[in-house]
Order: sequence, then C-alpha cells, then structure tokens
Amino acid sequence: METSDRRTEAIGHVYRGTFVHSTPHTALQVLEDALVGVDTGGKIAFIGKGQELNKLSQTFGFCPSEVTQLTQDEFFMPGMVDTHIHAPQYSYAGTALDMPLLQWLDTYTFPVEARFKDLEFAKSVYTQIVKRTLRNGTTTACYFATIHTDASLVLGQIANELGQRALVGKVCMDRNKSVKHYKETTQESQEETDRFIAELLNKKYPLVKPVVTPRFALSCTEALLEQLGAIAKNNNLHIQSHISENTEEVKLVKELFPESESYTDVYHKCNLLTNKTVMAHGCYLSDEELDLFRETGAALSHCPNSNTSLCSGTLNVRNVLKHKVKLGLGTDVAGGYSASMLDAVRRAQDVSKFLTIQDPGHDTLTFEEVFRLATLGGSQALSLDTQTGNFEVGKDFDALRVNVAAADGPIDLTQKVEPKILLEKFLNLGDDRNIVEVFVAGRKVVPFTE
Ligand SMILES: O=c1[nH]c(=O)c2nc[nH]c2[nH]1
Ligand SMILES: [Zn+2]
Repeated sequence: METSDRRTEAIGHVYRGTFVHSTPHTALQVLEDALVGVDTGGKIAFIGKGQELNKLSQTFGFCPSEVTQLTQDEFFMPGMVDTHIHAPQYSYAGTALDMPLLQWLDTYTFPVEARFKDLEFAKSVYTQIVKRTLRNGTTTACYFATIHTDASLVLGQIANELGQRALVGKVCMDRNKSVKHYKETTQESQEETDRFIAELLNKKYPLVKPVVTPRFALSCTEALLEQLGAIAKNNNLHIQSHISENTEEVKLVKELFPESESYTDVYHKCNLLTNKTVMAHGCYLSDEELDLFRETGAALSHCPNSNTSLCSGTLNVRNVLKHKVKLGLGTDVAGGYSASMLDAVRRAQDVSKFLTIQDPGHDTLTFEEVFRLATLGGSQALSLDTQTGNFEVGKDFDALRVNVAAADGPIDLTQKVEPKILLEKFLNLGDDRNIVEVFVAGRKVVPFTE
C-alpha cells in the first residue's frame, strides 16, 4: 500500500478496479483490483489493493459502501498530455493541408490567426477546442494562442472554467513578410508578453499558467528572442516554440542567423533552452543538437500527424529517446488535423513502423512506449511530472475512466480479455465514446455539467 504523509485533506472519492499507467522504469504497469483514494483537494491520497478495503477505510475514514466500482470492461488511465496545440487553428482543422509549412503559414495560418483580435470569435473557437480536447481525454494542454493578449487571456479563462490543466502562450512575432498586419514591433511583443504574464498570473487560476512563446526563429528578430529568454528567466516560466520542422525552414534559419552553429544554438544563445522548454517537431536535429537538449533539460514535442500532413519530415523517436531527451506527443492542430491525442498515439506508431519499413534494423516503438509518451512523457516534457502524468500518491488525480465496451461505442469485445489488451484495443480503436469520465485534479470535467 502506498499512502501519503500529508493527510490533511479528507478523502473525497475512492475508486476500485483496474488502473493502468506508466512509470519512468515501466512503460506499462497494470494494477488489477486496485483501490485509489482521492482527497478533497484532488490529490491521490492512497493506492492500495482491493483486499485492503477494510484497513484502508479505517485508516482514511471513508465508508466502504461509497467506493465506486469499475466493471470488468473498464479501467482508469492517466489523462493525456497534449504538449503542442494551436487553439486558434482549430477553426480550420481538417482542411488546408495541401502545402508545405512556410507556404501553409502564409496562405492559411496567418490570415486566420489575425482574426482572433475579435474577442467574440476567439471565445467561441476557444470554447470549442477546450471542450473537444477534454472530451477526447486531454487533461493537460500546452497551447499556442495568437499575438493578441486579450484573446490569449480569454483562452486561459476558458481552460480554467472548463477545468483543463493548461499552459497558455501569447504568440510573439516581430517578423512577417506575407501578412503585414499580423505581427508586432519588438517593443510591443515584449510589453504585451509582460502584460499577458502579469494578468494571467494575477488571476491565480490553479491549473492554468503562462508560457513564453516565440513563434519560431523565422518569425522573430534576435533582439526579441533575447528579450523573451530574459522574461522567462526572470519569472521562472515555461517556454515553447518550434524547431527544425522542415528542410526549407532549417535552411532559412541558417541564412538568417549565420553566427549560430545550429538551429538549436539560435535558441540556446538567447537562453530559450531550459528545463521548462518544449520545442515542437525537431525532425532534422543532429545528434549534437539532441545532446544540447539533454544538457539543458529542454524537451521535444513529437507531432506525427502534422509532420505527415504538411510533408515536413519524420522524427526518429528511438534516437531522441537514446539521447535521453524528454519527449511528449502533440496534436499540433491544425498542421495536424486531429485534436485527439488518440490520433497522435496512432500516428506515432505509424511513423515508427514506416521507419522500420525503411530500415528493418530500426527498433519499432511498442504501444506501451507510445502510451507512456502520451501520458507520463508529456508531463515530463512540460516539467509537470510532479503534479500529473501517472498514478502516484501526492500527484493530482488526472484520469480517464475508459469503458472499452461502451454502448454505441466503436469497439466490440468478443471475449473476456486481460487489461493490457483492453488498453491496446482502446488506443488503436477507441474514441471519445469510450472515455466515459474525465477528471482533472480530482474534479469531474467530462461529462460537461452545462
Ligand atoms: O506546425 C507549425 N504550426 C505553426 O503554426 C507554426 N508556426 C511556425 N512553425 C510552425 N509549425
Ligand atoms: Zn505548431
């Protein structure tokens, strides 16, 4: 039995049944007939075995008859962590995938993002994306918003109200040749970032925090990158951006920053690589650049749907893991067309299998490893693994109650199967109909109450 020393909070809920999760040492750990107690503060108070019910109920002062029992087709898994998603781009998700990155940004992305100056439009799209991702099991999301401070604050407010754990970034860009009205001056970008951080922190939302967000090296002057590095350092904040996504981008970064040794060095020189940094993509990083990620503690977000949809590249996850770089999965809506992390799980498997087709010596990722990337790996990549990512006493209860045989769901169970197979079926065949309840910090956020 695992229990907490800090028993200041009363027990709010106790769940009994199968729990599956990852640990740093085991990609998949199955706890059968487990008893998990969640305190009224939303933290996991104890993890025990079903047969310890009487003892645990006495120790923790709950009534055995109030325990919620899962069925044999159900399990709890940790909530999924989307380490990279563009909330405004949800407005055109599933379309506009016919161009490579830089042309795609100029043609579709910048004109759409410019519309988020309109707070009503922002509120409507942001409500839809937060609800959609929650319903699909994303309990933590690391969002890019747009350059508009007030609309970015609206995203933070919506995540807080709907109960999602979120990092929210007001996008910074003082370079944009194609859509001239969608950029800031260097000074505006810095001042508005300061205002965004101050106003968001001032709200004291328990689960929503600001993240410093230079869009990527091509959208920012070195002066802006330096200022943003300083802002993050002075306020001990998270940082997010993009890196090494497509070959044309990599070439242009080389031309624009000739004194830097590599794309990674551009960010490193500006103090943007820290243990609270997450960079999306990294398809073309060299081994030396991956070493620099490990040394600084910076993380990567693997966004396989986007990498394929924009014909950007393929990330060799096995090589990233070999370099011990922290890694999570991202949907990268709307370069990635799906807002569901289950899609990211499947695409990550596909990309790994394509690498094996090309090189039979490649060590294909197992579904258990990809499951870990979607949960614990994501929480590590966002440096939130002391709060979320798996079931450990003292962490917040961020969890999905999955019913693999949900009525009208997409999965037919033809025989009784072991929990590991239930998880595998859900990851490959399931959808939001199987996610019957979602909890963030102990609060039931799906089904929605209104
Ligand atoms: O996938 C991406 N989406 C974006 O919006 C973006 N901006 C810079 N680089 C980017 N890559
Ligand atoms: Zn992106």
